[in-house]
Amino acid sequence: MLDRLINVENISKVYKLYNQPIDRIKEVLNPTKKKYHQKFHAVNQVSFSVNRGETVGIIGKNGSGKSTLLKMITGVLTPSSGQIEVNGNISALLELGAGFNGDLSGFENIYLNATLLGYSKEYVNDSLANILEFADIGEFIHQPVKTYSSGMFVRLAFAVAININPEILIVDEALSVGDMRFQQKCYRKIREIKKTGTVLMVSHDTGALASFCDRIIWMDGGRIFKEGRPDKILDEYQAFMSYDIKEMQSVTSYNVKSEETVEVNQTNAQAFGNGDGFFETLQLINLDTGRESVTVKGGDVVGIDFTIKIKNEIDMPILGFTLKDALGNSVIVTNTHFEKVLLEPLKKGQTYHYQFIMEFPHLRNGKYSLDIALANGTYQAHEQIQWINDALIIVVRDERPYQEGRGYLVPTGIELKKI
Ligand SMILES: Nc1ncnc2c1ncn2[C@@H]1O[C@H](COP(=O)(O)OP(=O)(O)OP(=O)(O)O)[C@@H](O)[C@H]1O
Repeated sequence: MLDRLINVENISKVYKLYNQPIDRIKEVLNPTKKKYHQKFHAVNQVSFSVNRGETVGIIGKNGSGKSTLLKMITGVLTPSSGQIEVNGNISALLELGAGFNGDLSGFENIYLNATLLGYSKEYVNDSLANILEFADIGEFIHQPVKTYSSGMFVRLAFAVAININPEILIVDEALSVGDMRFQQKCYRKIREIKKTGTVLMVSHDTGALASFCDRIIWMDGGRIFKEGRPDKILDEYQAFMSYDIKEMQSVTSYNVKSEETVEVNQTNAQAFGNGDGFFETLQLINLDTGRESVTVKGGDVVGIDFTIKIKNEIDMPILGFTLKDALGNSVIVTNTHFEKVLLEPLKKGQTYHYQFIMEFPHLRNGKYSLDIALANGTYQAHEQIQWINDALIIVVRDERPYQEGRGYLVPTGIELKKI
């Protein structure tokens, strides 16, 4: 049976917005009860649930309602309507500094903070050694926290939030402040919490979300805009954040020839772009054998072979691709700008045939997906002509007996050849 730790049903948070402060007073004093405000839904009718063992990431542009949602779940804000059910000890790291008193020492703040989260003094006593060890700020623990650097502050806040063994951990973007070693330490601890409880995290770091989360909720305008598997949602989100594209088109216009269709599903690619050109064919060719194949191993010399049909002249073309692992983390990102290949303008009505040629890196066995893209402009300012997400699924099958880490990379150059 599913063990539901968080259940949110139809919650909204409505604020009254006044054009000027005096309107608030006018409204209170007005005998006819005239309204001087407009209502603003910071969160609008949101429902979702999170089960034990699940980690859910929340994304969305600034002001989309992420923090308001988390604050209602942790009880810092009361919803204007709707129901929230939380089953388990909760610990939250919302705004840095929330729950801390600058004049008290770090030591005193540990107790203050934990009490605000609803934990007893005895409970904190049991976790104290772990908290101090985790924060690792030495003698500063006895100084008032207003004297702390922001890094020390994060260390202490995290140490408390994570080490009181919560079943539900809620983290709002705070991890990005700490140094790399401390971040890694936090991620290890979050992984532990995830095993027995649940983690809900807001982050703009799509890489961290891809490797941590089982599900992503994308908020927009206070509502859930999309929800689903990280690889799918994060791709779409990145397209949206970079190019303001909300809906992807399904790609039917390009044709993937694959001998090994049993193993990999080559449908369901999604694309966006302005339509001035599109990819017609795409295949991976093993240049050692000369044959098309979607199964590769490190060291194979391969060509990412594609044709593009141009509908309107593209005067400053950039061609590129991204190879992603199963979690959506980018493994190789490159394009003709990075590789310093200057492409000729692509003429209207023509079809072009190119190959990116490279020695395939040594990656951990598994499935990888390839995005391919054509843009027009400079690297800093360009328009996407067509970007296809997951255009080709590639299977890495290396013969190495050990498969630790993501792989060992042999840096190899990539060449673009016009055919
Ligand atoms: N106390 C308040 N009164 C009025 N409006 C508010 C209040 N608090 C938040 N809002 C508004 O609610 C909306 C959602 O804010 P929220 O902080 O939840 O967004 P967010 O997605 O967390 O943004 P960010 O990524 O910038 O942290 C914003 O438009 C914000 O201006």
